[in-house]
Amino acid sequence: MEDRIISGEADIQELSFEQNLRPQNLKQYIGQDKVKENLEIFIQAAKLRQETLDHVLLYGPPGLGKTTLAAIIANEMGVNIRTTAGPAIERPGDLAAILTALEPGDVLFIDEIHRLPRTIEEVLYPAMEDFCLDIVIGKGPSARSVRLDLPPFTLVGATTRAGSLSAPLRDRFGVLSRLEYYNETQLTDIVIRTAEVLDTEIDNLAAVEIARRSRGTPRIANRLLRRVRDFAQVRGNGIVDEQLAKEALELLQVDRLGLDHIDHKLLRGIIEKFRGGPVGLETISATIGEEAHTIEDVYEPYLLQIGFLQRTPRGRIVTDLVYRHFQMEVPKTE
Ligand SMILES: Nc1ncnc2c1ncn2[C@@H]1O[C@H](COP(=O)(O)OP(=O)(O)OP(=O)(O)O)[C@@H](O)[C@H]1O
Ligand SMILES: [Mg+2]
Repeated sequence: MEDRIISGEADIQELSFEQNLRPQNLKQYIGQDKVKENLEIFIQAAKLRQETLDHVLLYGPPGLGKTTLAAIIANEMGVNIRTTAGPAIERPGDLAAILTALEPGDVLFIDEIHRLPRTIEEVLYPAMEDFCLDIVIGKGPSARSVRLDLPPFTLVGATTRAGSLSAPLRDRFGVLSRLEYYNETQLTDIVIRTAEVLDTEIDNLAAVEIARRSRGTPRIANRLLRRVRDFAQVRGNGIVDEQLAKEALELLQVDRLGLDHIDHKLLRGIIEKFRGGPVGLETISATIGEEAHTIEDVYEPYLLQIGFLQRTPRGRIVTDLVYRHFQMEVPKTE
């Protein structure tokens, strides 16, 4: 898969940059009002009762702020956060080591929790429910099971694929929060906030222009802003205004809805080769030379979200909006 400026996923260099941009508390966290309101109540209640917060599952597409929110939860609770990821925990012993090192009340953040091996999941159930761990010591006939008590903790899990989570694991979370794509106003606020952190002067219309092309995703908004800022420094006087933002975004080949050449290839491919569909995922994959699961996980979600694609039992269809976006004649339905 090639690098895309409008990909929701973070690349390696981006991670340290993002770290500085992360809002620290719920007040600074823009948007996701329902999720925030719920969390605010649960956090306050837990603090009043002097209990640990219920386990929280955060799910939604990449770059919408799950990791950020996990850190904020720990911050608001006034506890430490320990971070790990599903694929990093291979054996029950790995999980035991992490859990026994927690301080009472800590947040354990497991990113990509859908990638936790099943054998580990089973160790996690009693840990989540009763704060204890059953571990088997030894092998064969001399093996025995020992029960270890754990400090009470809050598990915060994050996943981009809630559907791949097993039902028993999902059921053990008290709070399920789905993050949504952000609207233009919220993204504009995020761009303005990031510009402040980066000490960059930006005018409101430029921020709107970047927000519009960010596919509802703060990570993309921040990334576009950074590229536009480079452009402003090299080609201009460092100030990001509307005209400059438009020119820079043109150069980056991100269109006014945040679509890039791969989106264009996908959509035009369906129109030109399959008369707009329906066409099966595998066929699209063979035609444009991208893996089916990449199309499904990375390219499609935003196109579905903005109503450019529809999934039907017979395959994918492009909608009239696509023809209009490309200024093509909308075909008549027979
Ligand atoms: N609500 C928000 N307000 C301000 N900035 C945000 C918000 N949500 C996310 N961001 C910014 O977007 C970037 C990406 O967010 P984050 O890493 O939390 O996403 P994620 O959902 O964990 O992504 P992934 O699925 O790839 O792990 C961060 O740098 C963060 O600063
Ligand atoms: Mg994350």
